[in-house]
Amino acid sequence: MLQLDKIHISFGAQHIVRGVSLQLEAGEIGCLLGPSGCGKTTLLRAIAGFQGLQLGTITMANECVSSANQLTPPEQRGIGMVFQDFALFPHLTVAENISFGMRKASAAERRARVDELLTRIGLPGYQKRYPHELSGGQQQRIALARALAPKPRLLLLDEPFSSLDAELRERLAVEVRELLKQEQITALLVTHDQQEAFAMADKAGVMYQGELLQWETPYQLYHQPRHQLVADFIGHGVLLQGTVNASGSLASPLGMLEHPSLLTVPDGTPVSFLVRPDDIVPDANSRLRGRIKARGFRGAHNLYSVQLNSGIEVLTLSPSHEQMNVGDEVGLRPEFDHLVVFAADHCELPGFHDQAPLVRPFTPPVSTAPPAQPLPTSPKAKSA
Ligand SMILES: Nc1ncnc2c1ncn2[C@@H]1O[C@H](COP(=O)(O)OP(=O)(O)OP(=O)(O)O)[C@@H](O)[C@H]1O
Repeated sequence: MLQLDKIHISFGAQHIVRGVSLQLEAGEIGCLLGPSGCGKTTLLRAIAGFQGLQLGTITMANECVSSANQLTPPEQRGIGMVFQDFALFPHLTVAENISFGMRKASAAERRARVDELLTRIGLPGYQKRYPHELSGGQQQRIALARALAPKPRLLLLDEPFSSLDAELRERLAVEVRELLKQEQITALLVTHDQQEAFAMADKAGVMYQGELLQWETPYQLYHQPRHQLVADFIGHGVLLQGTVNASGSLASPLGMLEHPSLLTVPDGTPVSFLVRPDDIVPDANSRLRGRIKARGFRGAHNLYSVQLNSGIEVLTLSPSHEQMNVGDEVGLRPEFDHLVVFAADHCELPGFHDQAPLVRPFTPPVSTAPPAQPLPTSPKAKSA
């Protein structure tokens, strides 16, 4: 339905979008994540037709709508849009707001569509209300209904929930996904909020300095990040450094990790690997020891930052009814499902997802272990 093929957008000498390719099948919902200024809105504006391309193509339903020498006007693209500040018309009723874009439809068709959408967004009977008589969440639902009323081919949403509080945002994200699926609308959402992206998206991607680093399912972004920056941006975790040795083991601050895929990596290769909080569990009997530096309450779990005796910090989760305190000494045991390993170019080494590594018991001393590797440049803007 929507295909971007190696698109480039520059403002003067500034390259804002660089070689972005992505695809959405009909009815799929995509989400673009990334730090402020990475080019998300510019990309959305290009898809809407408000912004031209220097290179590449944008295709909708097998028809090229943008290229270096073509720009189909926005009104001919059949696109609906919802923006954070996409205010409702204050002097129009809810029904008039929703049917605003249905000029070609008959009065009866408009009425039927308004009734249908109000029911779907859980606001039946609100036809005669005015925007000031609605809560922020209700207004945003109406803005969505207005964008959906003319049955667009594609819906673009730019931070549509960012002015709402976190709880409402999460609820709306789920509701909006259901609505889009019912309406079989293809949609692309830009957000800062990865929980929102996870709740809504079939496909998601992380942009960084104009590049789309990965475009896959939310599950893959979290569990199989293809780039260190994606690993850092999505979810919690730390990147630790290790060195592959001739016997196919990874000498690491957590001990020796063994995995068949390491046998294909040359002896002495420095790598980094991702350690999520659920990859490490507290274990009083473990020889891997550390001290709790910080504790964050996460409802069912506490998230602990633990400084190992080697000086390296890792994160671990523990049920919140088994509370440990800052300053406590703890034992930790690595418990990996799979490994995510990055080479020196920050890109993922394939082959580590199929099975868990064998962790050989940790043997001190670790004082010579390399420190946690600083990321190239941290794009952190986390909400998870
Ligand atoms: N018309 C323009 N002329 C020049 N520079 C622009 C223009 N529009 C955007 N930019 C620049 O392009 C970069 C990307 O902006 P964009 O709004 O796409 O980022 P974003 O990822 O959506 O950020 P945010 O999450 O903060 O909204 C920014 O550095 C911005 O200043």
